[in-house]
Amino acid sequence: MYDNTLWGGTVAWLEEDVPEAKREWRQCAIELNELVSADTRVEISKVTMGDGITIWQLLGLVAFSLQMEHSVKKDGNPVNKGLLQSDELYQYILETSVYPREPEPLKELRAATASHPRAEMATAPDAGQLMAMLLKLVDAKKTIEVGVFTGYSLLLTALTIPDDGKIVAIDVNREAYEQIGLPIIKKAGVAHKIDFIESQALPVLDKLLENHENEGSFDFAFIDADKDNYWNYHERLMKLLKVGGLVVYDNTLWGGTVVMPDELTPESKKPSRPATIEFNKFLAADPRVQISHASLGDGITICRRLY
Ligand SMILES: C[S@@+](CC[C@H](N)C(=O)[O-])C[C@H]1O[C@@H](n2cnc3c(N)ncnc32)[C@H](O)[C@@H]1O
Repeated sequence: MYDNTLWGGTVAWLEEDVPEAKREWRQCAIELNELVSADTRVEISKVTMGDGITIWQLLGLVAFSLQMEHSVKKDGNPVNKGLLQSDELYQYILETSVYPREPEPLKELRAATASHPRAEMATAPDAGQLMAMLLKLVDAKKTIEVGVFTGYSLLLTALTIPDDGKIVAIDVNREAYEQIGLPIIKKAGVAHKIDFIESQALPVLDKLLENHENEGSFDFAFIDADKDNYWNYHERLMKLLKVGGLVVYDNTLWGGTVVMPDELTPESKKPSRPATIEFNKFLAADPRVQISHASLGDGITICRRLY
C-alpha cells in the first residue's frame, strides 16, 4: 500500500500552481502512479482517502526497487535507502548496529542534511560504517573523495584518519558543504585534514597526476558523483592509489535498476543506468583490482589495487 499518492491533490495541478515544498515528491507520485497503472503484473485499487492511497497486489514484481525510488522519510531518516527487501530489516540494521555506534558529529550532520531537498544523495550510514572500517584496515592517511554534498562521507573519513591525515575533497558545488557540513566539521575539530576543491573532478585528478610524487601515494578513495565518469576516475585512481590501496565506488546497484527492465526503471534513474551496468562489467574484468560488490546502501564496490 502506498500512501500520499495524490500528494495533497497536486498530482493533478498545473506545475506553476504547486507549492515549492510539494514539487520534488510530486514528480515521484506522478511517476509511481503511471508506473503502477501500466504494470500488468499488479492489480491496483486507488483510494481517495487521506492524501491518496494506492493499494496493489503484487504478482511477482520486484517491489524493493520501486520502494527504493519512492520512499518517504520516517523521523527524518531515509527509509528504503538500502536494497534490502523490507524497510523493517533495514531499520533493524541501522538501529541495532549502525546508529548506536555512529559518532555524534555524524549524527548531527545526518540530521542537518535530512531537511535538504536532495537529502537522499547523502551516503547511507550503513555504507559509511563499512567505509570507516576499510579506512582503518588500510591505515589510511592520504585520501581522495569525489562527491562531497553536505559531507557525511567526508566527515566520517576525517574522523577516522589520523590527525596529520589529508583528504582531497572535490565537488562541483560548495554550497551544501559550506552551509551544512562545514560548521559541524569545524566543531568536530577535523577541518584541518580537508582540502576542499570546488571543481569538476577529472581536471583535479589530472592535475594531481602532473606531480609524479602523487603517483602511488593515496591510501584510499571514495567516489560518489557522476556515474558516467566512474570509468575515467578509475583510470586516474589506478595511478594515484598505492598498490594495496582501496577505492570504493558508491551507487553501483543504482537503486536496484541494474536488474530492472527498462520500462520499469524510473525516469530519474534512466540516464546513469547504462553507465552503471557497463562500469560493473568493466570492474569485474579489470585484472588490476580485487573487488567486492556489496549490497549495502545503494550498492558499493570495493576495489583493492593489485599492481
Ligand atoms: C551523491 S552526492 C555525494 C554524497 C556525499 N558522498 C555524502 O556523503 O553526502 C554527489 C555529489 O557529486 C557532485 N558531483 C557531481 N558531478 C561531479 C563532478 N563531475 N565532479 C565533482 N563533483 C561532482 C554533486 O555536486 C554532489 O554534491
